[in-house]
Amino acid sequence: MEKVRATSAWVASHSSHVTLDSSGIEKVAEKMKDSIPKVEWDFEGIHYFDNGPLTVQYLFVLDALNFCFWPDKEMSYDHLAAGLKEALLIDKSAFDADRLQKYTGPDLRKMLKWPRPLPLEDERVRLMHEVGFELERSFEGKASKLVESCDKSAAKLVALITSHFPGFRDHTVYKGHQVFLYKRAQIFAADLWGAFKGQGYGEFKDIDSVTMFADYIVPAVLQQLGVLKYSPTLSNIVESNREISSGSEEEVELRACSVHAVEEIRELIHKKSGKQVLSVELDLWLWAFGIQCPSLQYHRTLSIYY
Ligand SMILES: Nc1nc2c(c(CN[C@H]3C=C[C@H](O)[C@@H]3O)cn2[C@@H]2O[C@H](COP(=O)(O)O)[C@@H](O)[C@H]2O)c(=O)[nH]1
Repeated sequence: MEKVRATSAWVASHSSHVTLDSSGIEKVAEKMKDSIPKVEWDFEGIHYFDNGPLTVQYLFVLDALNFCFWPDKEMSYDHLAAGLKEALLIDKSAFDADRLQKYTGPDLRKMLKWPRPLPLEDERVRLMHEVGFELERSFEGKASKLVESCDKSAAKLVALITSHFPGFRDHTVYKGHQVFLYKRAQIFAADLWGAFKGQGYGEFKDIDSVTMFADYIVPAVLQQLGVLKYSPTLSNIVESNREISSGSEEEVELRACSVHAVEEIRELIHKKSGKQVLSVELDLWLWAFGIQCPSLQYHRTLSIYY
């Protein structure tokens, strides 16, 4: 995760379309320095949880598919989380490694009770197959084995996931430099930590190394809070819902500057109050705030990474 932090900082210091506003950062840090409003991990009550390895399998499948809901106006993350939960409640073997490799688009649609093709449906199916195949090949078919082999280190978990599962390799090249964001790999570690309340499969001695998860909601929240400023051209593109291509300068800056901004907020809170807050906690608060704000205008990129 050091690579995520360092390369995001590099983007922020070379960016052309997005800038960090120190007065916005100051305002947010000041507001949060005494206490960050606590957001319960499953505040919406939509996730599967049985305190055991099946929950780990569920979360891994969930985070393999946790991207790009916006092309369908009615679809959201909640449909995915709740739909996969429902599938497991009906059939505990629904996410066995061999089954994962056989799902088709219509199967997935049926599972999520979705009446039309899902956004990026072919990619979602391909990634389910990839997860099933590699879990079977290297981890006895079980995401819990993958987690157990990481010695309670979130950094090791992210490294292991990204080395085994190409679909989680959320990195790109920006102005000639490789930039790492690893949104879905990191959110899997955070979901384990949140679901298992830092115990058992959710115990990570280095949870403080996880950064925020660079999606399309949090950058928009940071902009609304005055932490991020967009160039007039970028503002115009976002406001008019025009698509931004994956890997473009604008897109990388939106994501990387968000990671860096959350790190700056966290450092400033520490300076002001001596408190060590986690980027994961800041992220969850910002994200929960964002999804409750229907007028939020976010950037539109077709991506399998977030
Ligand atoms: N930064 C950040 N991004 C997050 C999440 C989550 C869900 N985490 C939940 C898990 C347990 C807790 O209850 C968490 O709240 C989803 N996303 C991203 O949002 C976007 C979906 O938005 P919409 O189209 O409105 O549903 C999409 O890019 C998705 O990948 C998060 O926590 N942080």
